[in-house]
Amino acid sequence: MELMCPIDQHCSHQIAALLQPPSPLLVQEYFEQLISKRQLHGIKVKQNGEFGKGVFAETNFEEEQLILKDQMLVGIQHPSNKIDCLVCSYCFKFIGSIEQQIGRKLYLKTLGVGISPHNGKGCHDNSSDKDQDNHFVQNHHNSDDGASSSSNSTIPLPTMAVESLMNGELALPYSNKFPLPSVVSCPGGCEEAFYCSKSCAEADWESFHCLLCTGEKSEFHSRETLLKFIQHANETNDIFLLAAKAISFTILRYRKLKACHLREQEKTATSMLGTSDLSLLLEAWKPISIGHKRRWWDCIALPDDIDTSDEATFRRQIRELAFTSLQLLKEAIFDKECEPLFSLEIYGHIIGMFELNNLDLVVASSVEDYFLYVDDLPYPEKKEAEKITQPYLDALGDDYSICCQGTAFFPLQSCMNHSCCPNAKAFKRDEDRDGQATIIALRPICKGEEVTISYIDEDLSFEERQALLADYGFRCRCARCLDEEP
Ligand SMILES: C[S@@+](CC[C@H](N)C(=O)[O-])C[C@H]1O[C@@H](n2cnc3c(N)ncnc32)[C@H](O)[C@@H]1O
Repeated sequence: MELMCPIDQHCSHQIAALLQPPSPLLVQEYFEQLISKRQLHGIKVKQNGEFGKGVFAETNFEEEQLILKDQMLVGIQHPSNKIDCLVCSYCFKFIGSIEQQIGRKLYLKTLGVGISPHNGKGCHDNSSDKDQDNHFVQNHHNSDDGASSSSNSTIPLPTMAVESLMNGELALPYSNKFPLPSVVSCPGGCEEAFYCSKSCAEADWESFHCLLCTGEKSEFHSRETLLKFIQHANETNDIFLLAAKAISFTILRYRKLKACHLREQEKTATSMLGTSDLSLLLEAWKPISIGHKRRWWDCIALPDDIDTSDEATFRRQIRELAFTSLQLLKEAIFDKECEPLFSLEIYGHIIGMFELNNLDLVVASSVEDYFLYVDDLPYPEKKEAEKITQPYLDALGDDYSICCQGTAFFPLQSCMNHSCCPNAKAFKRDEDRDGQATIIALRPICKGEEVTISYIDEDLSFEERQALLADYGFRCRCARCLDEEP
């Protein structure tokens, strides 16, 4: 029997309003405001008709020129990656010090701390040459391209050697060339979130974290259920953590809007007549309403190991998984005034939006940079430095170069349509050291042209490309596909 969520039934009118696609005018206004608030130049979001929204060049771009740095709306570091990289929970910059990064990773490894790998599928790859190098170093550990870690098999260090890194007693040679911002703790007192600055800590608290923090100052109803929700997401699919952030973000925006309206009302001695809770909720939801979405269990690609005859069962199981996750989240942070956000229909659409639009979140590792720097030193200095650094590199093994990995929704990048002959790509340059998405021109782009990226490997054959894009829920109608169509 199909699971029923009571909120879906008695909030059906509000849910329909929340899922109503925004009008082209509203979309245009939203993006004009966003682009001007962020002081971005040279691009515009337009409703081009053919594929819905698209991003268009408002100026000429040269090959390799930066088109856009897009600040995420919501993103997470994969839980399994938290052992490897200590990053700011808001902007995803590496924090602490090289010593702290290495010491913490070795310490957690000796404790055997591990979280099951993420199951979320990032829609697009936010790669960089550095990532390709990472693969190279990981797969060819004896090559000259990376710092010479001994291999995948690691050589453990005495506990004291790890502790001396963590407590600041030991400064590694040349680590001062790689300064990192000091670690700022979570204002709610949890030991899960860390920041690069007070302003990132405050922004995260106000936008998402005050409802999802497991510390003492958090606003959750039940810490136990919040922990259960997090554990369930860690064990099943970390996309639920992202959905929880989107819900928390909307609730917090709603409360701010409501407080603002009430203040206005007091000031002008007028009543809130005409400003219903639903219109405030719709306003709070606007940044999410803009994203292209479908229900998660309808749009998720059928895994290769599942037979098409089992497709209906698979989709039902995905729906049930989302239902279980939602019940835990609801028990932990339910807000009566924002009740429709806790319906399965909305939860499914939020997750579906991430499934269809998300980009991999990648931030290159400062620890890798450090070891590569030591490896590149001239002979006598290198030999001296390696007397100290080599045991740490050997203890880390190939893991020394792991970058920060996660998934995020970027409002502007997510409007970029796919082309099998794209003129731009998501590409992290050496200087891009935070969680923003960076879009670079692959060839000259003229004013007025649409900016397109490839969601897949465009070197594949026509059939292979169409098969991969079918997983993203559409049949490609780019110029190349129309030309190659048999
Ligand atoms: C990440 S969104 C891109 C923005 C989208 N056009 C919108 O209105 O929000 C991806 C969706 O855009 C459409 N799309 C993008 N590129 C396309 C292409 N080359 N051919 C057909 N549809 C495309 C498909 O509906 C796809 O699911």
